[in-house]
Amino acid sequence: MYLTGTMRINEKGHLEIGGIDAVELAAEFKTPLWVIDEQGFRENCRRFKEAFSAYGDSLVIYASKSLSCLALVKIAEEEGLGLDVVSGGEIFTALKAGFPMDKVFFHGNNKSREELVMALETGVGRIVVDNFYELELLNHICSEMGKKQDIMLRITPGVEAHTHEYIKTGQIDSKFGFTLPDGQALEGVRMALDCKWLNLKGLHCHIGSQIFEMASFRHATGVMMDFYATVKNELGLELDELDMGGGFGIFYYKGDEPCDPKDWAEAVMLTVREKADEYNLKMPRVIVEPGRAISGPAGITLYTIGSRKEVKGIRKYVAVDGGMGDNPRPALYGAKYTAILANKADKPVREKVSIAGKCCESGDMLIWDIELPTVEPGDILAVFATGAYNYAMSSNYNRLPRPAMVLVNEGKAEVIVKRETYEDIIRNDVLPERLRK
Ligand SMILES: Cc1ncc(COP(=O)(O)O)c(C=O)c1O
Ligand SMILES: N[C@@H](CCCC[NH3+])C(=O)O
Repeated sequence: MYLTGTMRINEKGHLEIGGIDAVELAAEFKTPLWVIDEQGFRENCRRFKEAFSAYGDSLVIYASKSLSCLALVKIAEEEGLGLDVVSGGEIFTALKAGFPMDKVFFHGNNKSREELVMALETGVGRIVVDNFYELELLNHICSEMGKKQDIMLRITPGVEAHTHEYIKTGQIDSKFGFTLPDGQALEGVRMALDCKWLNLKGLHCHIGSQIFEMASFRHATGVMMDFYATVKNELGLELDELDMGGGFGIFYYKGDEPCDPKDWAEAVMLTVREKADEYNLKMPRVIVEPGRAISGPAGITLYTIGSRKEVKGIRKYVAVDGGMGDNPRPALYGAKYTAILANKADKPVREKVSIAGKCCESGDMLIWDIELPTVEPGDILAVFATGAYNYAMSSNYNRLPRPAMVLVNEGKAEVIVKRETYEDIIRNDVLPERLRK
């Protein structure tokens, strides 16, 4: 289950990815190391694109918050995807990667004036307006710049998805979007129509992340389409587009049972069609924004095993050379991961250990109680499904330099993000003159 894309166990009994032995990758590029399987990443893009286009007019946009860097944004473009961005930094990355800006959707619940100006100047295709304040601000900036902008409104549909509390977003009590059940959403649409510099193309919702139940997506799509009917009845407006967000779940750990992208496409697209028929609405163009499901399974992280400690009768701790700095998800969400020893991938399980990170924090535990072959210093641990929200949420906590990221394909490895150096760590530090004695 954990071997995806081009991953396999090779003749040496080592993990291989992109046609390269992971042990050799660790030796050449050092650890910790983020490794992205190019074919895996591309296949994931294609699976979503094909699944949705089979049902009609649709656009899959890659949620770059899950993993944004020039090379991967460029690959998403080559695969014909649009791009979801949430900050000036992500817009800048898209721009520098030469991404067609008309296929960029700009999200966020508190976009700054500077970011909105940047979006307008760079020709971002859609700005997904989150709230009344932003609607007025954007209309004002557009009037100042004399530029009309296509927008969508983010709607909070009041749909509870079954996922971690911190990554649910569709429930009424959420910081995101115009709430639907209390009438804010209709008011938002009415106001957007009065903004003469804004052109309302459609509505967006995103109910959360790491979701396995297609019923949640079906339900949310139904609620949104009911609202499209309300908008038509109340305001005489038929919207062109519907953006159902991201959130498609992936396998991290036993019990995670991801669906096929085709199931998601069916849940969303058939519901749109049924509701369009029921209300006699035109079929909107459907947009979806998978992030984790594209980047997540395509990535692994390699670590070198260092120290060990045994608490007799309780637990064996083995520590790696990274941790919450390169993967904050276990500490933040209690996220669980699967791992193997890349250099002993064919060896039988011998002991149960817990994998500790090297940060000065008791909570910096990457994996609790995992069964592995005998673990020795120098072994290479490969943690699976680390492509999404690892590099993206990494930090320099404890002044640890961030690892490098390599893209592997057909036996070749290329650095796509350089390893940080100690000089990088202090590059923005300023020592005031008076302290330089
Ligand atoms: C608006 C929006 N779209 C898309 C995504 C991508 O979600 P995921 O990575 O779960 O597919 C997110 C993050 O949850 C989001 O907030
Ligand atoms: N960062 C979260 C997902 C949040 C998605 C962004 N809206 C995670 O690692 O699971």
